[in-house]
Amino acid sequence: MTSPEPAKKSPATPSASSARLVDDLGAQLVGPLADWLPAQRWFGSKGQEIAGVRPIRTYTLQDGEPQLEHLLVAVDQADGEHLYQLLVGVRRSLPEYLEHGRIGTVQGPHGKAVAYDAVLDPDLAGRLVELIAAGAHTDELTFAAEPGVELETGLSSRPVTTEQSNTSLIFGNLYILKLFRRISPGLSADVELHRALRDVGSTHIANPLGSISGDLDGKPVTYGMLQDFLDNTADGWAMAEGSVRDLIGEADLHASEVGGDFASEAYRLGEAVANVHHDLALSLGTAQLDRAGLERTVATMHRRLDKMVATIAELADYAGPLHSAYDALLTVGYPIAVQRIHGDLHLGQVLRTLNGWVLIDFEGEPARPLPERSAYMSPLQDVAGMLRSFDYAARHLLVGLAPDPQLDYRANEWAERNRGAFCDGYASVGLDPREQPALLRALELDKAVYEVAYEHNNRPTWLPIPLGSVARLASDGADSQR
Ligand SMILES: Nc1ncnc2c1ncn2[C@@H]1O[C@H](COP(=O)(O)OP(=O)(O)O)[C@@H](O)[C@H]1O
Ligand SMILES: O=P(O)(O)O[C@H]1O[C@H](CO)[C@@H](O[C@H]2O[C@H](CO)[C@@H](O)[C@H](O)[C@H]2O)[C@H](O)[C@H]1O
Repeated sequence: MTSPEPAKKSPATPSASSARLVDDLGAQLVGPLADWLPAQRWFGSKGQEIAGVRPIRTYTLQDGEPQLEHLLVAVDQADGEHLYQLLVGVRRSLPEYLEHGRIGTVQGPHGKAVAYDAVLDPDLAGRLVELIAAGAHTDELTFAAEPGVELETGLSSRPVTTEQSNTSLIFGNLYILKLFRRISPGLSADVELHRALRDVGSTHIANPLGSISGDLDGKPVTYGMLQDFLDNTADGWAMAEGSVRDLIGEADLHASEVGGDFASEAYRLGEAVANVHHDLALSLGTAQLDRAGLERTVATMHRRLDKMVATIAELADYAGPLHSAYDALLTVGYPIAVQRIHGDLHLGQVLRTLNGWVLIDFEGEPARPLPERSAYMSPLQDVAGMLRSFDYAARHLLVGLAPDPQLDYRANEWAERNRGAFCDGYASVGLDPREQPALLRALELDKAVYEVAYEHNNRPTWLPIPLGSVARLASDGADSQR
């Protein structure tokens, strides 16, 4: 799939005439990257040792000091070889404010230099918007604005500081550029679905403004997406967390009585998600899951569970009820509609603007292979993701506290109230998700199993949240298997 030697290409757009600090950056960083990569929040497969790092391609995006390099590296791990995109800056010495991005020391023709994470360097990040605005193009890298978009350049940049699977940079509060980290061949679903929703005039997205794409062994790949930055927003997770905090602070009040009640927002969010599903169906079509498709879906759920049970011992106790909940799908009496969906919907993926809710990050679950993420799926998968998220929001403030039945009761009440309001809002536009209980339950369980693995690898102290949900969902619900 890839060439063994790092290949050096000329700059996408020549810049300052000053000499290049380092020539064979990819090869020199093989050792340092093996230590640096696993420490990055966006690095996938954290649970597994790195057997080797192999530079695939290195492009100089800016010569001189600081130097900017676009690197593609293959990381060899037990579950296979994964490609990662890196933007690496090089300076003769690193200023204090970039020290936390240090990758390692490299040797150039004129002496030693330091390689570091270039996304942290405002002097380099702006170069990416310049290249998009200019429509820069080489054989394998294409920077392009969306049709009709004129971009402002010279804006100051800062990285997004929230937890991310990728890396996003904000430019002057006008644009946000997402740099995809783990690279799979194929057009990113994020770019594809944003374009599709824009084309039908959806009001629930941030408009796409440009992209960085390329070609890898004859297949298209997406490296970045530039969008409108939505200023003055709050994400759904922060809003829900505020509401739950209010509730916990008022031990005597019900979820409906506290100042920060979230139910009306949950209802609006349900409406927004149903509208997005409607627009995705309009733009990219729908189908009905046939018997073979249903069997494949159920088999995928079983496989995913078996894989998780093999590595996460805590799941083993629930494997039986989980497999039964998946099998229950094979006997449902209703047709299952499928279409393109968001694929990883949760409260952190929705922004409340002054005008309503906007959905972001249409990439699907980062751990799934791209073809699986781009397949038609039941829109109830997104509903299940959001219902899981209400459960998370209700319970995460209790993690680490001494067990307290009163707080558990309140958390449960908050989750049920907001899950109900979300479904009511969704049903006011589309199908009521509660009319397909076996499907919804199986999808919620499948999501909770994914979350168990996600927390196991990324935030072990949060593992009790999805594990507790698996236990609850597995023990109730025998009556919803229809
Ligand atoms: N269009 C936007 N306007 C404002 N903030 C945004 C926008 N898109 C994303 N963000 C912020 O950036 C964060 C990361 O974006 P996201 O697309 O979820 O990245 P990832 O795929 O890495 O998880 C979000 O949680 C949100 O806070
Ligand atoms: O990075 P992404 O936003 O694409 O998604 C991954 O990370 C999410 C956490 O940031 C994770 O979501 C889980 O935790 C959320 C709270 O932080 C919660 O609202 C979600 O319901 C829960 O799934 C997501 O699963 C993962 O793919």
